[in-house]
Amino acid sequence: MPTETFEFQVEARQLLQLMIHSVYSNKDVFLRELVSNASDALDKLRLEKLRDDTLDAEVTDLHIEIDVDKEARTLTVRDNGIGMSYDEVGKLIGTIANSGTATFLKELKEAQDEAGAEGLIGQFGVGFYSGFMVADEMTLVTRRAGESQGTRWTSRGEATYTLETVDDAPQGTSVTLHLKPADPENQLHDYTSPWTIKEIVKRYSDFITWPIRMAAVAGDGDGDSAPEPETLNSMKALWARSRDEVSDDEYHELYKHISHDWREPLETIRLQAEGTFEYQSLLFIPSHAPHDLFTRDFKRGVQLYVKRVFIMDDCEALLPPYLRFVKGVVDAADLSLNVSREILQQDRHIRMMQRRLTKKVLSTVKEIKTKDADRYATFWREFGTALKEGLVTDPDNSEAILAVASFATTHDDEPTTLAQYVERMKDGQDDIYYITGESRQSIENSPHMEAFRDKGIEVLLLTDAVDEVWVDTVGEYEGKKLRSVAKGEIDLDTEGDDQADGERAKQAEEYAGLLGWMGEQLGEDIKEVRLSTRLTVSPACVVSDAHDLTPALENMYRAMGQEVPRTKRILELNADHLLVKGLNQAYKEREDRTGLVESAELLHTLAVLAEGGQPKDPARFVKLVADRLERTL
Ligand SMILES: Nc1ncnc2c1ncn2[C@@H]1O[C@H](COP(=O)(O)OP(=O)(O)OP(=O)(O)O)[C@@H](O)[C@H]1O
Repeated sequence: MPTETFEFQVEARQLLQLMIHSVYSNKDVFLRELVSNASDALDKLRLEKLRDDTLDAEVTDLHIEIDVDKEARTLTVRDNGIGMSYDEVGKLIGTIANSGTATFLKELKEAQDEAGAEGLIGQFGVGFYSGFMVADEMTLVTRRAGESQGTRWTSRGEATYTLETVDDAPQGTSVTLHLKPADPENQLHDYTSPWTIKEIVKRYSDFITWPIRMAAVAGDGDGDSAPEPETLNSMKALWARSRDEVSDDEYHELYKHISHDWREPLETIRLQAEGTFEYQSLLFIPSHAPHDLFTRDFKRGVQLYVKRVFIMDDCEALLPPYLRFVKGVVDAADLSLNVSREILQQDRHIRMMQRRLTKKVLSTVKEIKTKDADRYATFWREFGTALKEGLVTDPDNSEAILAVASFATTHDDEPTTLAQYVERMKDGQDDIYYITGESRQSIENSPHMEAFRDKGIEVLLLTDAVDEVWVDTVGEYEGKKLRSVAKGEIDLDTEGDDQADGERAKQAEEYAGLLGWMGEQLGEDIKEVRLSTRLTVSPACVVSDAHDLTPALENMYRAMGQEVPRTKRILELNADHLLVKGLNQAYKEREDRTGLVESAELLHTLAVLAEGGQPKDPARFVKLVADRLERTL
């Protein structure tokens, strides 16, 4: 087959440009990326051979090899792993599969400074392409295990790459970088120096469980000694070593290898379970939420090994969905190497492991919370929303989740835990109050909050979609009911306050006619009109019945495609407001109530608008308001 030239996919081209005009100052990491790919390729081959004995592949000496050639200024990373077919090379190397890349590139363009850009690029391991930070040309020769023909891919990192078939390629993949001239000022080191390579491998890839070998090169300052290839890494599985043998840096490099995140993790969690079902695990809490954490195709789960043999990436069965941000490795002693995802989902031991790992993650978060307020704040900012899903889906752990959860509050600008809220509760206050909505600003100014603000009663400000749901599922905390300020009847007056009771009875009598009449007029939209005990400033507000769905929840169910009947709400009027007083008077005095019908309708729409809702018929609303304004001119 002749050499064919192809164009890179648009996103791939943009990413390459970024690599070439590197936004990432630490260029050494290109080697980590190539070694990481090589190691994955060896894992995949070992597994494929285990599952299919007939596969025509050589697996007796799986390893990674690094060669440098000072004269030609090339560096080659070679593995005898799974390799790629001709089609796979085009698909995997010519395009970027990650759906978030377009978003990433946009954000990167908008990032004002280098530090911002570096932080962003760290979110998206760019793997293979990082070679172009140090090379002006890359060649990849590969042969898929079991196939006879190989493929050569070359590119200068510009718009195109070429593909051709080759007859004599060895099994696996070799990537050759034609190095740019060294430029130490810009952290572009001399990557033809074996010393530099050794140092980089030791720093970033020591834990790789396959040997990484390098032939000694004459003239590298090492004299003629060591003609044998040297293994550069210790190959020890970090999760099997004791804590005091491993440095934090080593753990962090493992994290980067498995997560494709270039930043340090927030926390490393070790768990070694002995007994009938033995396993070792190293879990990591990242320091930043990935951009696609809330998308449907987010790949969750940790890596599963069985007795040091890599079995699968993204093993979902080991952690619940709400801990999908946790990365890591679980190495189980007593599972079959042929275990499938389906079997894992049903396995009793796996369920026990999931429970144990979940508890361990939650107790670690609790520890962070106790010991380090800043790190806890980062954790909660990045992953709090995901964790709260557990309050709905994992009742067994909801107490543990609530213990580490914090919420915005009217008390001050610092988030509060429920325990702190309860401690501050006023004498005679029995319930924990909250309000839900889209943003802190919109709910803080909601009419539902007026009486609470007046009486200095703290209200939790809940602005995540999941908040609408968990408050109902959880229901109460330490015997205190969780109550929405926008639901049901609210009575903030101290019990047995005779004066208040008497006044209310009087008002009820005075307004009975208006309330009944308005109820009839607005009957299509609301189920009741009543006097409010929660308003002090606004004339009216709409509230839901204690057990009704809130409008936000209704919308959420509809967005998920479920049919939900429209719930009628309750209109509350502020009997102390001049507008309401005037309306009552007009109701009592006028025989002809045509104009009053419009006023009632306007009052209802104002209440809907005040809580951030939409008028049912915006054009009609505008017309009614304009008519009234005209009359006041
Ligand atoms: N040495 C290799 N052997 C076999 N396949 C490889 C090798 N290097 C890369 N690939 C294939 O090319 C794909 C793309 O590699 P690339 O390094 O760009 O991204 P990645 O490793 O999937 O993820 P990341 O971009 O986060 O590093 C890999 O997923 C793998 O399928």
